[in-house]
Amino acid sequence: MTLRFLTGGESHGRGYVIVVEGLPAGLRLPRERFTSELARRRRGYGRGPRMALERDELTFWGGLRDGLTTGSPLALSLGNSEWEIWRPAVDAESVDVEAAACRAATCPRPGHADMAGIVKYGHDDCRNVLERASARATAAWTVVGVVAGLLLETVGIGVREAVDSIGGLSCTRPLCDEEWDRAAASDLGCAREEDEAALVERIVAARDEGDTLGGTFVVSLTGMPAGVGSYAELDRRLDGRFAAALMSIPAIKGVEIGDGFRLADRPGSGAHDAIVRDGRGVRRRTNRAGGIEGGMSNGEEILLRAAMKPIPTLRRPLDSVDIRTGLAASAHVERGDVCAVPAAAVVGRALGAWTAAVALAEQFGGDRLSEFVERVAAFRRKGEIFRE
Ligand SMILES: Cc1cc2nc3c(=O)[nH]c(=O)nc-3n(C[C@H](O)[C@H](O)[C@H](O)COP(=O)(O)O)c2cc1C
Ligand SMILES: C=C(O[C@@H]1CC(C(=O)O)=C[C@@H](OP(=O)(O)O)[C@H]1O)C(=O)O
Repeated sequence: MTLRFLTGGESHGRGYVIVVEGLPAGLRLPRERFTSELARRRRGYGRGPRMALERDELTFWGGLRDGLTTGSPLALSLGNSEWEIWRPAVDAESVDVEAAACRAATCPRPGHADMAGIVKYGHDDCRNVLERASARATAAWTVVGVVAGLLLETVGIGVREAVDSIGGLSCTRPLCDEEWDRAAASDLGCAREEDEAALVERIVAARDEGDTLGGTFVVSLTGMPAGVGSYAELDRRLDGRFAAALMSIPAIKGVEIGDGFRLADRPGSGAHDAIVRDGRGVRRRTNRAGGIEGGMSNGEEILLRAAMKPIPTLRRPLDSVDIRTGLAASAHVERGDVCAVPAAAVVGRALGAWTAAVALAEQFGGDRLSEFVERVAAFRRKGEIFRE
């Protein structure tokens, strides 16, 4: 079966529509799992005023009956609670040119999609670009990630995330189970209280200077059976799929798997994971590969790390050019986040779950959840070589 999704909508429009297709019938989708994950994505120290106002109004339109998927496309919408405020400026059917013009953005922000977008589509108002380029889309992706996470849970796969650093200050390494839990519960996604104070200070200082910050986060997947993905073709490689998914989150500029970039500096003896045998079967002494070898899961924890650049919209703006006059000007300024690394980490978790679910669905299929679960269990048993 092929699992896929599409979204439509804009940041300040009526909301997002989401269609997820290819889900097996019989998967339970409790509403509270969506609301709690959407709330986690809105959270995080350094986010702008919108996140306190936004309610992420989730409506199920089809594909679900008595809380269970039916096998039909799952159709949802995610309403923007601020829609009425923005309506005069962005309503698709609006003829209120005055209102739209007064909100025009004509000085592209370095680092955002504005400049390339107006050149590409021939617009003279960056708003036509930023509405769809906005990371508002990541709320819809979070919804899709919850669906994927619930599918993964049925076969014993867990996905979690933690912030790793903000503005160059690191927070959570190494992660033990307790620290992951704390990271998920914290507004900064970091493990130690002393880290949090320094991070808050760093974010406040950036905000006071009209500046912004980036950082890094980690996503972990546990319980993935060995042999998901393939080396056989470029687009079937699991590492490539995870990297593409995480890299597609707005503002993500680097992704590594396992020890990633650090592996480049080590000799082979210090870079690979020795294979050992114990009573539970064959496993690895270390996990520098981050659970993926040859484009396939190898049975160890999958560890992904992503680097987020600082938010492009600066209250103290960089130089730009007014595209209507051609004159030098300061870049467009509008309300926004100072730091969104904790939110991006939640999105990373969602897309990590989605990518794993797509690969599993492709490999094992199943129109009913029970078929999918049985096939994954059978595959897992076959892979347990030398188990005593
Ligand atoms: C959760 C999240 C929130 C973001 N918030 C903002 C924001 O408030 N202002 C802004 O200019 N960019 C924000 N961004 C980043 C931009 O959306 C992103 O830099 C832009 O779309 C250009 O894409 P690129 O950075 O991938 O090239 C955010 C990104 C994420 C993931
Ligand atoms: C709306 C979200 O993030 C937005 C992403 C974003 C951008 O340019 O990417 C700019 C800001 O939009 P606004 O100016 O309306 O506050 C963020 O709030 C969200 O995460 O739900």
